[in-house]
Amino acid sequence: MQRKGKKWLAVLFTAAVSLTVVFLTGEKEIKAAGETASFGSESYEWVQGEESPIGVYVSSDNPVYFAEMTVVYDPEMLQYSSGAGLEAEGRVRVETGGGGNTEVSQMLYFIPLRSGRTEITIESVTVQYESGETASAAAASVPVTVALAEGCALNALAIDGEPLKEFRPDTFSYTLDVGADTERITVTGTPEADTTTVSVSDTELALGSNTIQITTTNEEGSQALYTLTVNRAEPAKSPPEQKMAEEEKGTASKAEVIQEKDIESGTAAEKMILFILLALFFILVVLLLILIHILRKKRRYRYRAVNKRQHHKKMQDLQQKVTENLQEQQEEHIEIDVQHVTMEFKREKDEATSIKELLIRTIKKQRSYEMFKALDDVSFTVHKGEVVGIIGTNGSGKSTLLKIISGVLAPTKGKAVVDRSKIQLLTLGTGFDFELTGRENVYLNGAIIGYTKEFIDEKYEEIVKFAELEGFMEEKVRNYSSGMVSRLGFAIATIRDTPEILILDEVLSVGDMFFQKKSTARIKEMMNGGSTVLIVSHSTSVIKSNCTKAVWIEKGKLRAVGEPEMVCEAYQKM
Ligand SMILES: Nc1ncnc2c1ncn2[C@@H]1O[C@H](COP(=O)(O)OP(=O)(O)OP(=O)(O)O)[C@@H](O)[C@H]1O
Repeated sequence: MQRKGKKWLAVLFTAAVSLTVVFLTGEKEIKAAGETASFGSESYEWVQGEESPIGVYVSSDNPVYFAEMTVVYDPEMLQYSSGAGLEAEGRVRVETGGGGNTEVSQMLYFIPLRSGRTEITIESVTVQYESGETASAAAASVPVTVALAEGCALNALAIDGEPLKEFRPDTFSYTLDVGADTERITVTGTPEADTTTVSVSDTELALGSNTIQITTTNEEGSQALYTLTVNRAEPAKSPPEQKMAEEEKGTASKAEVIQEKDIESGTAAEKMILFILLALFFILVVLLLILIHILRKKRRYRYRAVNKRQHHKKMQDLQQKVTENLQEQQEEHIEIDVQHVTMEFKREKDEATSIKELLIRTIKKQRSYEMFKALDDVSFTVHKGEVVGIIGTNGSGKSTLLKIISGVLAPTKGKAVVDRSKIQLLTLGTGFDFELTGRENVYLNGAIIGYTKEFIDEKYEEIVKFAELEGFMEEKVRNYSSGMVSRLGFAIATIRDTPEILILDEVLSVGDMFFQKKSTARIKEMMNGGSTVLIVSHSTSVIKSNCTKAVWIEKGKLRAVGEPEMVCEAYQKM
């Protein structure tokens, strides 16, 4: 007994020590004193089928460097549309840079599937400060009311022909109490429009609570669900009834006694006949009860099977409509369409090894050329909002492809269909004059990208701060390190508001580790703003962690298009 007590003490002591160690060595987290998760409004009123926005916010007491949120919703009620990454059905993952602000926000879009009430919850929030410390905020929820789509409402609901008085078209659940002897009820609904179909799922009542669902479907396939709960009372015997039953029982036993006496006085044959008759009667009653039970069960099964078939067909139709809609939307939202693009360059056959040899060949007219295909019949499409990574070995044609998409080069064959006014191309290391100062290069490089002088004046301090070049702007760029030039180039190129199409040629590996984190966060911010993004990178980890699709080009030919993990694995195997 004493030994057992000691064992328990040892277990408790070990647990306390482990907890203390975990507490002391665990990740340093600031308590959520000043962090608050919230929404743009205290409640939302949406209409079924209409894409609707909702703003999620995190406020902090400290400047935020990066924020992550998990937003949870009911997929039966809402369909997630866009704004951030879908982690799983019903869960959206928001990852956004804070840019040193104390408030971080993100717009999300949903399509309400059916009318009624639901709620959207910010389940978890993690905020990272510039110092690397993290903090979290408490969960927050907001109520969302979805109004009926046009043509889905019921004007009236009647039970056994009697209109339900308190019925309102925009209230979706009712409760009705009926007596124990009400075995069936007939529910009828009057739809808003002639084209609306109304289905009543069940009318046979069991004792206790029964749920009857009435579904309305408009011409477009939008649905509203009205739920009727019918409470059928349990049969209860009143005291006088019970007395009567007891009296009846008493009379019956008396009769039995008399009958017994009669039977005793009768002959053995009579006794036997009476016994057989009673047994037959008993068997007949049992058989009758079994038959009634089987018939009722069969009818119930048939009824359920019909209902199930109807429901299944409706769901199939709905699914087909959703798939068709999705296909239509995808076709509509093609942002970049690369169609059979071929790019040929003229190249010298045998390159001269010295200037002297080149001169002699030129004079003797011995220089000969051949045509070389940098891109050979490349086709793929990019949809609005996709983040597409382009990989391939050196000289495979990636930069040539970007130049054709952004309009810098015209292809020899085929075409790239895209609205070029939407494109922002970020290529580092171009557009700098190394004999000019940092300040002069901000204006020169900005002008090449297409910024006005007023815009650069307004953003100048922000560019210098982001590039971390305070105190170096009056120096000539000749004296800058390559990291300083790259930081300045990145800061100039990304200071503009998020463009609709963003093309990044090897810009995600600029500067030191800290600056790389900062620049990746800024690019993610631009991606989350809904831009369509093309990234050229030699790093498969950059492609895998940032892209929704990957395109692999090798020696000018398209080798694979698809899911980044799969395409990068094939590329790495090669
Ligand atoms: N203007 C040009 N004239 C002749 N050949 C060219 C020209 N531009 C590109 N090339 C050639 O086309 C091929 C593809 O070049 P490109 O720069 O598109 O490849 P890349 O995949 O971007 O390479 P890297 O990863 O090294 O940047 C290369 O062999 C290159 O030498």
